[in-house]
Amino acid sequence: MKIALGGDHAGYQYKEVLKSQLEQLGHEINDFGPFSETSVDYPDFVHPLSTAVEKKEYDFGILICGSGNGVAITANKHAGVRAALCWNAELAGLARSHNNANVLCIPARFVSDQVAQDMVATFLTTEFEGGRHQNRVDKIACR
Ligand SMILES: O=C(CO)[C@H](O)[C@H](O)[C@H](O)COP(=O)(O)O
Repeated sequence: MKIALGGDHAGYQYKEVLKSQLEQLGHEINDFGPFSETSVDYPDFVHPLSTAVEKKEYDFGILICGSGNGVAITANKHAGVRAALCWNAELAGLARSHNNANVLCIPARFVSDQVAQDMVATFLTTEFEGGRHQNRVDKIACR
């Protein structure tokens, strides 16, 4: 799969862990940054990634910041993005199966790096169920 990674300084270390995990699994990764733990503004990284996901240049996006809220709020400003803030693997799976989420948002300061890896693995291997859920997802679009 083609996966876009990004976030802010608070998610930098987890982003690096996840990048290694995903590359070892054979996924094609584009890291939108940041590339150090120097304090940055997450919108500067989330908007370009979200635009690329919205254009379907990537199968999924993964965003990591301290709480996950900043990146989720920013990513969901993009009509073609369904960004889900998750803190365990079950929620990551439901974000895919029920909400057809295309961006996973991870709260680096509130989960272990192992939980983050488990969430990513579940998110990338869970199919959208469609059916009744498709009717709901279709209604998400801004009126
Ligand atoms: O948007 C956020 C808070 O909901 C993100 O978690 C940021 O990573 C966080 O605000 C960064 O905080 P910092 O004190 O500037 O490191």
